[in-house]
Amino acid sequence: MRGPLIKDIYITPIAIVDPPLLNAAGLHAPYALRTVVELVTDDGISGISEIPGNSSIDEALELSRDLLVGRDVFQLNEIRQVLTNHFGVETAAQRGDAPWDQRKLVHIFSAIEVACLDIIGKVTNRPVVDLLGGKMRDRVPFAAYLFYKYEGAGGKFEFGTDPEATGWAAARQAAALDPAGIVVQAHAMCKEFGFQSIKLKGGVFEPRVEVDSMFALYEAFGTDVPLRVDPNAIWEVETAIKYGKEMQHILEYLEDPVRGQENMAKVRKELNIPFATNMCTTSFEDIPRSIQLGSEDIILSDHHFWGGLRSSMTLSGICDTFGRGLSMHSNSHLGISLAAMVHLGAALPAVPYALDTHYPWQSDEIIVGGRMKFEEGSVEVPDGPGLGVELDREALKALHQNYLDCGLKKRDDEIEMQKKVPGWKFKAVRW
Ligand SMILES: O=C([O-])[C@@H](O)[C@@H](O)[C@H](O)[C@@H](O)C(=O)[O-]
Ligand SMILES: [Mg+2]
Repeated sequence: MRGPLIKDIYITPIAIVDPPLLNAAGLHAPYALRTVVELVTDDGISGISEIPGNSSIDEALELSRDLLVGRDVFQLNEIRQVLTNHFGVETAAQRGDAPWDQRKLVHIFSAIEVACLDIIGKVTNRPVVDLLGGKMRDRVPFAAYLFYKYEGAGGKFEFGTDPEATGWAAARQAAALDPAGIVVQAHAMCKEFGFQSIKLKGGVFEPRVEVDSMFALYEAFGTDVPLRVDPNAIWEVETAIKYGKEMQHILEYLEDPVRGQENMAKVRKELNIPFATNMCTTSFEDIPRSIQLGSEDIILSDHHFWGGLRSSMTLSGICDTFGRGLSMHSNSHLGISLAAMVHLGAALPAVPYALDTHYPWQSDEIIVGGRMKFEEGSVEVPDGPGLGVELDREALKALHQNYLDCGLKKRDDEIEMQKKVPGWKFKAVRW
């Protein structure tokens, strides 16, 4: 007995409009890169996925084409084995120092697995969530993800704004460089999407400013809206203890205040608040040490970085065994990734924390029917077979043209920041 065989693989890099958002690594470029992967089977079924864009990952994906064509889409274990044999095992250290993951293989696994699951869902007439063990909830909650930012909406609005914009579209292009600006952004985003939790991307300004922003949010939203801040591991241990103590009564959790599992464990012992990470425990190899040290309470998984949806379910089981919570990390993304996140979020045994998403910051889309909808901060699990979303080929063509025109090949927030602040340098630990 055999399933459909992979006949073709289409790898399409795209560039999507992205506003000038600030973070510990620098500044977002006017376009964020994504890669759309489409597998087509011998009987003409198509499966899609989306991963962060990077030309060297795209090249590696191209190299995996010969290994994958002719394979049965159901044989995901074999596919993983073949890719590992070819590319070699990646170490946790290859992730790098940036807030996002630099490894290739995890992205390739994720791209191929999600597209295969999309096909398997179509063949069996089941949504992906059912392939992950079934739906535990109909709607998956997300958090408002706030950023300090320069004025501008990204893309062609790099150097100016759209004077016609109102509501969230206006807030999305406004500067937010202080606590008051962050509160305005939070109100606009929560009003538009109905989010009921708030995360601030920190690590941009000296800690005092960011802590003041958290207190300004607390004053504006009160105790009903859980708050989180993520300095992306840029604080010293002493800084994190000092400001962590000051903020702990207003935070739902503190995300990656310091760099490395040892430092996270040190700070965590001093505070009375859950710690979350997408920077210190970032792969299965890191788990034993995380448990020994007690470096965090919540792992922010990301199916693009943990090797796919089924690996993320494995991670969920490990977290459960060792008393860790699991939630989700994100980067600038479109609806194929969002759909995959929602299927995974719906399959997790519990979702105690609203998931991260950058989706409100994006205005482009590559799925038929346009942008996905949030209701009261949640996204309904698509109920069609597979991922339940279809590729809009016209949009794909246009966004690929953006990629060719913009000249970017990988994310480099340091270079973007240097265009605004000459000589600016990324520092793994700054304050
Ligand atoms: O988009 C950003 O600038 C974020 O800083 C992102 O790259 C991080 O990976 C992420 O969202 C995080 O939680 O660390
Ligand atoms: Mg983070």
